[in-house]
Amino acid sequence: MGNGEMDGSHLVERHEELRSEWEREEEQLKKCVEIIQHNVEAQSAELAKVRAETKEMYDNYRSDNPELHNDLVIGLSMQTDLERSLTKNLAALKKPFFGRIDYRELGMETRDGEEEEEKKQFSLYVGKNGVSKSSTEIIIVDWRAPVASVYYDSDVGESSYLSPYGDQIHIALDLKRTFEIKDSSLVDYYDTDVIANDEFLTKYLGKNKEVVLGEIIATIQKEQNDIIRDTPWHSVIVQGVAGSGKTTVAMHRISYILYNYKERCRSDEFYIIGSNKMLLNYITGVLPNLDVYNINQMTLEEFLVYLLDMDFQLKKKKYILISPFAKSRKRAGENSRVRTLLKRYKGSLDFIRALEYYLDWYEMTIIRSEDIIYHGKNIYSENEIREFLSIFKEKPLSEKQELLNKRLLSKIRLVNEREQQEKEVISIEVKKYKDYFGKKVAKYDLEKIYLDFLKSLLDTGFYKEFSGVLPEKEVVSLLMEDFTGKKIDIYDLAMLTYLKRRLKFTKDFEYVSHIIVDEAQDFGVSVFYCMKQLFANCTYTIMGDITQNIHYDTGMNDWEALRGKVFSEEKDKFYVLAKSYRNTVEISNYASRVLKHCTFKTYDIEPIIRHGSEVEVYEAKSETEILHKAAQILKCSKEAGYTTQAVICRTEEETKEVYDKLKELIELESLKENMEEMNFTNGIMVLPIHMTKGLEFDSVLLWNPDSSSYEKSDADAKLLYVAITRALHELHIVYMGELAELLS
Ligand SMILES: Nc1ncnc2c1ncn2[C@@H]1O[C@H](COP(=O)(O)OP(=O)(O)OP(=O)(O)O)[C@@H](O)[C@H]1O
Repeated sequence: MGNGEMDGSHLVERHEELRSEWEREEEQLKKCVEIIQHNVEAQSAELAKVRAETKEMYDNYRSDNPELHNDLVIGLSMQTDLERSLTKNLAALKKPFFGRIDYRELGMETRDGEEEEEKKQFSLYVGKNGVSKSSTEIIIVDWRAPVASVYYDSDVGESSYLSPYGDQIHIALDLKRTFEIKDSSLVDYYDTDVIANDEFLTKYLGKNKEVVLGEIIATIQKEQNDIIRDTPWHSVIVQGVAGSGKTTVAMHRISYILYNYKERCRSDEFYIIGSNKMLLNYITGVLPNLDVYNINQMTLEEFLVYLLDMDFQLKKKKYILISPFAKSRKRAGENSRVRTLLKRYKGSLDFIRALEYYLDWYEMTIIRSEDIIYHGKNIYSENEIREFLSIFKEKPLSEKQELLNKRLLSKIRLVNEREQQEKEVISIEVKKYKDYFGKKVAKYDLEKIYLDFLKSLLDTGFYKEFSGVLPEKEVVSLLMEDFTGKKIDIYDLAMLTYLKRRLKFTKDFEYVSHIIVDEAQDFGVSVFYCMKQLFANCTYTIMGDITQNIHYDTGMNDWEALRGKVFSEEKDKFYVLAKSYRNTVEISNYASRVLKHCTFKTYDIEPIIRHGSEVEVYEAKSETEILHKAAQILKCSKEAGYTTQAVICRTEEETKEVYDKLKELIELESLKENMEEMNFTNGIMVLPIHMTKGLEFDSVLLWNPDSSSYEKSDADAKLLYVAITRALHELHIVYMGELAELLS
């Protein structure tokens, strides 16, 4: 027999093998579909029954019947649960699973390296939702289940996973397979040892994107999985380059935590904080798809106003909220030196620490801490009072006062009882000292105390024991001028919230257990310090990229202070994501070139190898030409099938101008007067850079980045980096005059 014949028979054998493997997978898929179909039918019947019952209760509802009211509430909640479960099952019907892992459990590893005892063999299918045939027979494992981490973490070979009971289970992974399933039919499957990860990923990444963040459960990468599955008992800080999946990972992490820590974590105690409404709507759009409901989502400003429980009449314009981008200026660098120093001060830890120092003093002016001599005896010594205050340091002033008053009264009662005084006498004595440490104040004048604090910053003598740095006089004057002129920003709001927390007990602060901050680098470290003081038992998932800090003076340009001074380097975790999934290699390289001009530390970008067209830079000679060229580019991109397109401008003012002119030439999505109220939609959107943060578009046209709009500074490099990295497939640049040096 010649070699050729041998190869031929092997090929036939291999082909047969593949065919029967394919048939086995089709069989498995069919079986799963049948079970899900059965579950769907059972749930539909149950839902119809519950709906009928709640309807009947609703029809007979009478407000004076509390029992009926309770039943109705329970019925409605059951109905919602069933509806959600049915929706999940209907989706699972079309695509029951995406992965399969075959593994053998190995015995416990002995310390002296004795041989491992082989255990059972498993073949598990992993899906977006778990599917069971009965209460004991699981057909598809939920992607969030502990064992499913093997699918994300390991390649074929030995590995392990953490059981729900905290044991490390050692396994030998024999097969890791990913499926493509469409409308309940098997389209294809790939085994990890056959197809390279990047090659597989590019199949997903080449597609056009929706106007809601997508779920990535079939392609979560190992380094992302580590973050998603980290425990909620400590905080997690993630530095990730643009497009590395920070936001996506954060949303999947919420889903993972709520699924695995049901008993301890409630979705309504989770808060997602983002920089604007459009971003929040975009990122949280994925949550129902990830089986997450009832999460709070707010901008930082909204969150603080909610905690303050007073709106400073922002709507009535009693106070004006200063937004760094609302002004109609072209360049960030036009601010005066003092204004820049003020911004830096507000974002720094020195600011909030000075307030902390001031409030420690303020507290002592209210709480009398001197020996209390009663009937000739020192019944409450200064030392005792001070010790008490240091033990209950975290408690608000009003609570400290209450506790001290109570303690003093019991001492007075005791002295009188020992002296065998009449009841009436005791009661008179107790009344005399009732408010010795101060009366319970229902409402504090936060604005006045804050202003007094601002004034105090001029008094260097007062701060002689303060370990931080005080601002220059001019900076303090500007700070006070803004506040008395009723101009406030998120930093004032944060300080006022902290002030409120120090003075008064409030329930709102109790019900915050996990905070997820996206685009965290845009907020100064003082805000995080403040939040840490506000919520005693809260942990955080903080996602950001210092290279994308668009509030250069207030935001964070490194992670040092946050990691070392606000969070604990030992207890909390810091991760770095370096791979970029969003941009083509050409766009990523272009973005990296901008960063080469910078003096700040940058994190290297590793693009997933996906090629596209070169970045097009077009110089126009006149305004008419630039507008016509832009319209032509946008038209071509649309014809190429790109559904989301953005024209990115420098400022809000420029955005309005460009929008007005361009709309005469091509159909645009309408621009609202208040850009914060806009929604991310398909079509062509004209937006200022800061409003595109966190978003992504199939095609981006960067509007006129000339040398007068962007100077060669770190701040402007960050802005351009953000704009460039919004593009998934195509980036075009049109300009007039001299191109910004950062791009040349
Ligand atoms: N593992 C993955 N598989 C497939 N796609 C992924 C993966 N991780 C991220 N992506 C995709 O990459 C894109 C960028 O993700 P995302 O917006 O979460 O990144 P980001 O780090 O928050 O970006 P930015 O800092 O620019 O806001 C999204 O389209 C997301 O679906």
